[in-house]
Amino acid sequence: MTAFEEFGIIPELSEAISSLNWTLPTAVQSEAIPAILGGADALIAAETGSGKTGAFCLPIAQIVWERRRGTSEAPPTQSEQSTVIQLNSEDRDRSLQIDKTGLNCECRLGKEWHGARANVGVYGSGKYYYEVTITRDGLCRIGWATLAGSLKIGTDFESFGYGGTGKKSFGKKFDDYGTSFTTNDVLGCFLDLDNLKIWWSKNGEHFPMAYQIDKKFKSKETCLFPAVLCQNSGLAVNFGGGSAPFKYPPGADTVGVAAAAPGNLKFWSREEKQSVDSTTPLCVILEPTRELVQQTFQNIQTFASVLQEPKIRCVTLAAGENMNQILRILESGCDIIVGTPSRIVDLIQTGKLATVSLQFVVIDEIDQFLADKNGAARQIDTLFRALPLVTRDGTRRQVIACSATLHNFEVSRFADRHMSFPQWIDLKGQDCVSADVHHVVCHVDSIEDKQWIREKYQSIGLEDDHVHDQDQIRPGTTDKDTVSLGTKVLKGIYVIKAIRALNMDKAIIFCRTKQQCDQMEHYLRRNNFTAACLHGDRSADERQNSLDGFKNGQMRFLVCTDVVARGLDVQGVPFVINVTLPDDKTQYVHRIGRVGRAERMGLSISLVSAHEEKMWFHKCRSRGVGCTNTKDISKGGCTIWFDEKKVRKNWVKTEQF
Ligand SMILES: Nc1ncnc2c1ncn2[C@@H]1O[C@H](COP(=O)(O)OP(=O)(O)OP(=O)(O)O)[C@@H](O)[C@H]1O
Repeated sequence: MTAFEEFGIIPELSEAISSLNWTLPTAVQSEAIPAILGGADALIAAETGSGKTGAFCLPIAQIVWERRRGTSEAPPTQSEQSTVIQLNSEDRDRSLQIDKTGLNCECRLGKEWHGARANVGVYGSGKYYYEVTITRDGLCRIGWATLAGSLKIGTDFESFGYGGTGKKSFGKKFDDYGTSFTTNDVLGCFLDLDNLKIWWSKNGEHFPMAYQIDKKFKSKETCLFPAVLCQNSGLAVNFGGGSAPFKYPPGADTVGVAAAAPGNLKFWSREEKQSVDSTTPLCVILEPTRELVQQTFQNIQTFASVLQEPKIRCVTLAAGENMNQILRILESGCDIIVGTPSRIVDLIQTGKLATVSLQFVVIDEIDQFLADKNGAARQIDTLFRALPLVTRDGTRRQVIACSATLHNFEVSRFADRHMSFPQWIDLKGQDCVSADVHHVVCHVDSIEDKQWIREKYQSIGLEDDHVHDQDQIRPGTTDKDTVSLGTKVLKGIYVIKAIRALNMDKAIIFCRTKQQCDQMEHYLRRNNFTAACLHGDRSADERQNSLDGFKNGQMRFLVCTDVVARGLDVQGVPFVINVTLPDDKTQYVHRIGRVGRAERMGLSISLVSAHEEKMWFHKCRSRGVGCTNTKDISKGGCTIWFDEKKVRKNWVKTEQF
């Protein structure tokens, strides 16, 4: 038995695992694989280069294959578990989380109501009761609703509610009733179908009748189901008939809902239980860039390719790809899609990508998506609105989110909204950098080191960024503009010095702007180094060629912006040079995480200026094309003064270089 099999991976995948020379699962893999195989939603936070991609690709390839093969036992839908009476995870709002027993639920969102109904309703005659214990303080409402009613009970004429603030509600009319309730209070919900009455109790004290109800609620078609509604609160329900007795048993003539005669119970049923069709995809994996789409696709493909009968069909969906070809693949059938959110949402909205069978949604580098509030974050929201909570064959949706920098409010909020009791697989805490990455700072002080005056831009082969075109440069003075220009030249000199001093034969070099990247690429070439460049203005083909050239060793240096800093996995790269620091620590963690991967050592060198440096920050319409407005942005221009010393003080733990 291989080490991976001990964590639940099937022997069929061993061949692929050994083709990658993986002998033992990494720490994150040994926690994430069993969790995902066991059906959990997972938030995977582990250091850069720790094998997070394999941690989700392996179990997903396995589950998708088993489902297609029809050997995996799909969990029974609640309609099949006809004797178990519980809250119905197929009949709930998306952020009401229901645990495995179906008797505990929770909504952690502060400003939204999320509700659920039970999987049975009662009809005909008789007196029925169920009990609710408040487990987490917040707002909640409990009561009864028909299947046609809103899950926001009390807001229509199909549901009746009693809320924690001491109000009863029906048809959006809220009236004082009983007393308020809070954590540990036990509420009784009574429905008397013989006398058409609804009322509630609190800790055994019965309140008067709340509603005289219409006789239509006696009929099987429009009968009432127990229903609960939470906002930042949690509760436990007891329908009777289970192992726990009622805390406050109802009177002798009243029975728990679960004890109703079968002739009085209406089970919720899916209109039509449909079998899994074999053409619509089971999994989407979202990646932020085209490069990561390709990288993850290759990973999943490595595993999928060894699984036969049926073969797992994977496809990529990113900008620059041949859409006609992709549409043909989707039509003929596809199991796993790896793509960028914009493309995926586009196809869903135009009806070309069916979501009915989607069981897995994986969001890699989720914090980057959520930070892009008007772009990717919105697309992800749109995607989730289009996804069913359960697939066509009744399988619950599983959501997996990963990043080395997962700890932030937006991610927690996302988990509360879209994940169900997510398991945190958090190996090192906040913003973790592998112990195999050493990071150092090289101070750049153009007042102390005057060699830039001698060298100048042109003589070293570095192009002018023209940010100081309107300024008077007086070499030898400590004038702010002069010092800033000196910093730029000096950084160029230091890059070459570092490359030579450390005999770097492969390094990733990060610059702040696309223009800086282009100039650095040219500069390295002029100094007889092979270099390629990767940033958002390069075409898909150019980016692919650059990456391939760097991976296969044709190019020694890869110059890029932060846009492509994340996730890139190029083996055998020992060095990173930060020509300028990024704005935030998270991005720094991802940049330096390009080295020190898979337990190899890495060194990151950050050139940090001792003085402020003037840089382009284009606010203009052209986004910099032909822009010559070198005024500060506070004066309507397109430049900023960037203070690396201050930035670094805020977040970088460094050693001296
Ligand atoms: N079990 C394993 N044994 C040996 N190497 C592994 C194992 N799992 C993954 N790797 C290798 O480790 C490297 C990093 O893996 P991966 O790209 O999944 O890291 P990551 O955690 O996603 O990093 P990042 O946060 O930068 O995206 C890859 O080259 C991968 O092939």
